[in-house]
Formats: sequence, structure tokens, C-alpha cells
Amino acid sequence: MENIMAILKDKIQLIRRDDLQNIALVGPVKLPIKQGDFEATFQWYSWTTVGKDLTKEQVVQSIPSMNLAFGQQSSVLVYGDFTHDENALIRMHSICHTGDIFGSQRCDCGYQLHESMKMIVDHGCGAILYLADHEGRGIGLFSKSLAYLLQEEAFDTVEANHALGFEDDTRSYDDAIRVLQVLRAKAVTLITNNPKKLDALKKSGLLVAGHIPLWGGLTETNEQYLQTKVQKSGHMGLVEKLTV
Ligand SMILES: Nc1nc2c(ncn2[C@@H]2O[C@H](COP(=O)(O)OP(=O)(O)OP(=O)(O)O)[C@@H](O)[C@H]2O)c(=O)[nH]1
Repeated sequence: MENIMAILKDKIQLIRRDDLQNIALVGPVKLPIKQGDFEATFQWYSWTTVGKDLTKEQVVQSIPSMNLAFGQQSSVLVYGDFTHDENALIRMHSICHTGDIFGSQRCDCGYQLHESMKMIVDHGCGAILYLADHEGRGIGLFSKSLAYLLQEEAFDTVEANHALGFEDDTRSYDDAIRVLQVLRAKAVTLITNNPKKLDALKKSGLLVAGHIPLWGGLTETNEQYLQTKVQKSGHMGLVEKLTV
């Protein structure tokens, strides 16, 4: 264990939460990425919650019994000198198994993920927080498949969540913000169309320089989904762009 801790100790940070858990943040791990013509090397961190009293060594010792493959862990891709650069773009991206992995055209998630990675690399500095417990705006993947079936019967995305007994949006940004605060104290510019994400950042006391809307990837199959976000969820941006 001593040998292992000599390697890992400086790569693990324990971040305080207000409850009985802490966040264990691990990284950076060098992550070279290639997506078609796009290539860049990011620094990657992952995090999970752990018992409040655990030391770094106890965290490492307890991971085999934590069944982490059955839960969801979030992560962050960092680009450039994220701590010191004056201007950093960030994206808090809610996991979308169908859009991000399969390239589903029922939503714009895959487009937003890949476009924001390019924007951050073009800008020279930033981070993408990939929030793994946000699937379906917080209802989970299985429930999202049920919601999609209802949407095929004329429910919109918000109505489908409600019909299944969920709130429209139950996502929390608290842990992501705590991680962000460890990685950077200077102001950030958020890539989003969602005012709730912007409010969460501002309320946390984090310095927010502004936001950049990201509309695109519009198709016949996601047009209604995007319209509903503008009409019912208050998403900001260029509404006139929403015509295929
Ligand atoms: N419940 C539900 N969730 C969906 C649907 N389509 C995409 N999602 C999820 O919606 C989340 C993304 O939320 P969006 O409302 O698209 O966008 P946002 O994150 O609020 O805002 P942006 O920062 O502008 O992307 C992801 O977790 C997707 O899995 C759907 O039809 N129903």
C-alpha cells in the first residue's frame, strides 16, 4: 500500500461537502483525444463521493468494495492552463447516453458535447464537466426510454417526464461546482442555453464572466425537442435559428 500511495497520494484530493460525504477527486490523467479530424490532449479528472472520515489511503483501500461500476461517476476534461489563464470557457454537460455515445438525433446533446470540446480547444483554455448522474435531466436512462415512448404518442419532453411522475428537471450542480472551485478560482464563461445552470454557478459565489449560447445540430427529429426547451424550460438563445 505504501508503494501505491507514493504514486497516488498527490493525485487525490478530498473536497468537503456539507453532509456526511466528501468528494474524492482523482487526476490529472493525460487524455489524448481523436474524434474524426479533431485531436487534442486534455487533462482528465474523475470524482466520486466517499465517507467523510476516510483518509486518502482508506479511500484507495475501500474502492474494491464500493461497486463503482454499478453507479455513476462524473469527470472533467481540462484544457490549457485552467488555473491561471484569465479567460476560461466551461461546459457543464449532462450525460446523454443516446446522444453523446450513439449520436442520437432526437436531441442536440452529442452536437453540444463535441462542439464545446472544439470551442474550448480553439479558445485555448477551459473545462468540460461531464455529469454522469444527470441522465434524462435527472430521471435516469431507463426512465428516459419510457419518456421517449410517450413522446412518440404526442407528449412533449416536459409532459412525458411529468406523466411518469418526475419533475421536469432534478439536476444538481453542487458537486460539479465544488470540483470547479478546486480547479480554478478565477472567472469562467459558461457554454449553455440553460438559465438554471447559469443561476447555479452564480449562486455558488463562483465568478461568472458570462455565457455563450450553443444552438446547432438542428434536425427534423430534434426540432420539437429544442422548441420545447425554449418554450417551456426557458432556454436562452436565438429562437429564430429554430427552423430546419
Ligand atoms: N427526460 C428527458 N431527457 C432528455 C430528453 N432528451 C435529452 N434529454 C436529457 O437532457 C439532458 C440535457 O439537457 P438539455 O435540456 O438538452 O440541455 P441543458 O443541459 O439543460 O442545457 P444546455 O447547457 O444548453 O445543453 C441530458 O441529460 C439528456 O439525457 C428527453 O426527451 N427527455
